[in-house]
Amino acid sequence: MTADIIDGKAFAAGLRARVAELVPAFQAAAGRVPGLAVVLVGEDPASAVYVRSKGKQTRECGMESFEHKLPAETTQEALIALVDQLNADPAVDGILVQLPLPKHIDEQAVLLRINPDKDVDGFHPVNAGRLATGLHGFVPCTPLGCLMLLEDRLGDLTGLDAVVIGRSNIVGKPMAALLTRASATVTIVHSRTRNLPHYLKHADIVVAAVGRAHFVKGEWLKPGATVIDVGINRTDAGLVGDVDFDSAASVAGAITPVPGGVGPMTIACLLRNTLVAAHRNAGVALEKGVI
Ligand SMILES: NC(=O)C1=CN([C@@H]2O[C@H](COP(=O)(O)OP(=O)(O)OC[C@H]3O[C@@H](n4cnc5c(N)ncnc54)[C@H](OP(=O)(O)O)[C@@H]3O)[C@@H](O)[C@H]2O)C=CC1
Ligand SMILES: Nc1nc(=O)c2c([nH]1)NC[C@@H]1CN(c3ccc(C(=O)N[C@@H](CCC(=O)O)C(=O)O)cc3)C=[N+]21
Repeated sequence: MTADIIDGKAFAAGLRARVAELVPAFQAAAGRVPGLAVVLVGEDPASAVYVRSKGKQTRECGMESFEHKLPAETTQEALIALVDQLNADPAVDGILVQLPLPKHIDEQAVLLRINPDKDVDGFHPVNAGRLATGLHGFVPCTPLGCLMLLEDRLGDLTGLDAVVIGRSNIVGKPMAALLTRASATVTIVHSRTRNLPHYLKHADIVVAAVGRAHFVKGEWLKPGATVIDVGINRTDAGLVGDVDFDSAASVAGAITPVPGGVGPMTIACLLRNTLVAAHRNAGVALEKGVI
C-alpha cells in the first residue's frame, strides 16, 4: 500500500469542535441554542442508527435535537403536517427527513414542503438551484464533506481533473457542482457511461458514489490520484465502500476509508449547516469563512 489514508473521522471531530465553539456566542445573541429536527418514518435499522448518532452529536455540540419517530404506516398527509409544524416552530432551525421514506410516500412532495431556509440537507430544489447558480444556500452535507477533505488534502483544486461516479440529486450532482465551483474540470460518469475506466485514467480526483461494493478498481486509477469513497455498503464482511480499497490504495496518492471517511463528515456538515441556518434565521451575524 502506498496511499495516505484520509482520516475523515478526525477531520469531522475537529469540525464538530469548531461548531461547538460558536454555539455560546449565538446563544448570547439570540437567547436560545440552535435546534435541529430529525424525522424518521419506519423502522429501518440503519436509518435508526444514523438518527441516534445525529441526535447525540447535535447535543454534544450544545445544540437542541428534536427527534420525531413515526410508524411505517404514517400517511403522506400526516408527514407533511409535521413538516408544516416544524417550519412554523421558531426553535427549529434545521429540518432533516431521513431518506429513504416508505414506498407509499412521495419523497419529492415531502422535501418540497420543507422551508428552504431550514433545509439543512440541501435537498430542496431551491437550494439545488442556488448551488447551480452561485447563490448562498444550503449545500448537501455529503458532497460538502467530500469537498472539505479534498481541499484539506490538495489545497486549491483549480484546473484539476475530477471524475464523479454517480449522478444522484443527493451526492453526484451537487458534488459535480461544488467541484465546478472550485474550478476543477469535472466529468460525471454513471451506469450508462461507455468505457467508464477510460475517464478515470486521467483523473486527479475520483469521487465514487455508486452504491456498489468494491466497484472502483486500482488499475483504473491514475497513479497518485486522490480517491474519495462515498459508498456505504453492508456486506457479510461488514461495512465496505464503492472502492476496492486494497487495489486502489496501491495506486492512489490518498484515499478515504469506509468506515471512518466520508460518513462522519456528513453528520459534522449537518451540524455546521444547522449552525449557519440558526444565524440566518435569527438574524445573528456569523463571521464569513469562520466555519
Ligand atoms: N457516506 C455518506 O454519508 C453517504 C453515503 N451514501 C452512499 O453513497 C452511495 C451512492 O448513494 P446515492 O447517490 O444516494 O445512490 P443512487 O443509487 O441514488 O445513485 C447511484 C449512482 O451510481 C450510478 N451507478 C449505478 N451502477 C453503476 C454502474 N455499474 N456503473 C456506473 N455507475 C453506476 C447510478 O447511475 P444511473 O443514474 O444511471 O442509475 C447513479 O447515478 C451509496 O452507497 C450510499 O449508501 C449516500 C449518502 C450519504
Ligand atoms: N435526509 C437524509 N440525509 C442524509 O444525509 C442521509 C439520509 N437522509 N439517508 C441516509 C444517508 C446515509 N447517510 C450517512 C450518514 C452518516 C454515515 C456514517 O457516519 N457512517 C460511519 C459508519 C456508520 C456505521 O458503522 O454504520 C462511517 O462511515 O464511518 C453514513 C451514512 C446520511 N444519509
